Amino acid sequence: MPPSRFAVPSEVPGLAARRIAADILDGVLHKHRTLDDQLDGAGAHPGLKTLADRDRALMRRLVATILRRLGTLGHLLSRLLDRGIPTDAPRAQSALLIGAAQILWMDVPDHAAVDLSVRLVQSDRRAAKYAGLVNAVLRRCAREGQPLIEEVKAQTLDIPPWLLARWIGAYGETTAREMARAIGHEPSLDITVKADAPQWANRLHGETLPTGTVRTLLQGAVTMLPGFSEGQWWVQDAAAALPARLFGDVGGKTIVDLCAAPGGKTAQLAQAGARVTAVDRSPARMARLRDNLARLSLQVDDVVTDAAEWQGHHGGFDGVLVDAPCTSTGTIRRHPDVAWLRQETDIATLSALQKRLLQRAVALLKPGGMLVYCTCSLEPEEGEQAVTSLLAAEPGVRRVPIETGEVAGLSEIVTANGDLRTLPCHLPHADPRLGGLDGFYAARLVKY
Ligand SMILES: C[S@@+](CC[C@H](N)C(=O)[O-])C[C@H]1O[C@@H](n2cnc3c(N)ncnc32)[C@H](O)[C@@H]1O
Repeated sequence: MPPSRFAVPSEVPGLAARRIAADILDGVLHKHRTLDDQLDGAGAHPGLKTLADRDRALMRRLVATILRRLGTLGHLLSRLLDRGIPTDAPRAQSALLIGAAQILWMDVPDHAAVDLSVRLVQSDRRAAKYAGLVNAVLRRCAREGQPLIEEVKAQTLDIPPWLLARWIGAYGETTAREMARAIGHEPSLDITVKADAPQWANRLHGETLPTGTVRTLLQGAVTMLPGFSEGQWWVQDAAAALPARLFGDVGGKTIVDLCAAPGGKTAQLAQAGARVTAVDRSPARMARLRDNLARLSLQVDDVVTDAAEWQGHHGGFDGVLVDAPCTSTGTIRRHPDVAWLRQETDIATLSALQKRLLQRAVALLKPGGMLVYCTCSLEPEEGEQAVTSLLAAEPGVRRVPIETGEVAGLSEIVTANGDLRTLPCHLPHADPRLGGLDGFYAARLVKY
């Protein structure tokens, strides 16, 4: 076997984790690759396999912390660097970000954080000349960093300006800043259980939310937690667990989930007794759906195809779920790369696809059938406006307003029109790590 460049036997402990973190960070910031792509599946960083579980968890936390605080880190480093961040050596930039994030927010001794970042640049041909600079800047960061970030705490630097401006327009200044603050906290692990939430909350050292989700602060590999391999639960944000429930009693009904993978909502529908057809365009994501459902011992039919073109079966379905592809701006808490990878122009492109999927969904319904449309976007074009346009274009389709009682009495997440709209600042908690929801929109419609 050729020697791996990721595990050098005589290497300083912890350096491999930082080098892989730097590679993944470069992937997001310079190659527009998502974190998910680089952490799992066929495109995963090859060095991940060589890391011990503990180092892998640290590496993930490090990258997530940097992306969650990228605006603040950029400001801080520009204050500490007279001539700005070096632009001719990406590894110098990532070493500075990695060092500063550990010094400011992680439980790593300052001297170790500085030393590992200096080693990172020393081992890179283009960045080696910046070793002295990285050393000096990170030492200053250890001394002066905290007061410098306190100065800009109120400025909401960690959400890109175009996105913050949109949220202020849609939700108002105060709520938009609360949303940004909520996104700044590392999120909890949310779990949908097949049954007996209190028992699982106890076993997983968490709590049961009013909506039935089990929320815990446990970290590390979920596959090692009790109940995972027995197929007793799956990972799903508490807000993501709400749309599938809007169908009500689905026992024996035929439901098609048009954008199904990796299968969180398909699993809910199958567990509730529906006869589910799961459709998704991506073969790789559908493979994950199959694995997930096999682990959960749930059976569904699956079809890999473009749902916007799919003709379904004769007679139509009792229900259609469209969990449409979207900008995912509601999931930045869990996927902080989204904030920096998305562009405002993506909204129009995705809205066009959402419109086609919605039209197809209506065609696939039986008369009297129910359509639930949802997105994990905070952008009104992908939520409220998509449904307003559909209702204007399809006179045979009406909204069935959601009652507060259906969502555990959480009146703040139901709009005046009777749609669901969750925000990252909803469900606050005395411990902010246990509060918050992903930003979701959902509407329930019926075809006459
Ligand atoms: C938001 S994710 C779905 C998440 C899933 N419903 C769950 O709860 O686990 C959107 C999915 O839509 C799929 N997709 C995108 N465009 C599609 C299309 N034209 N037809 C079918 N699936 C599509 C993507 O592959 C992706 O898996």
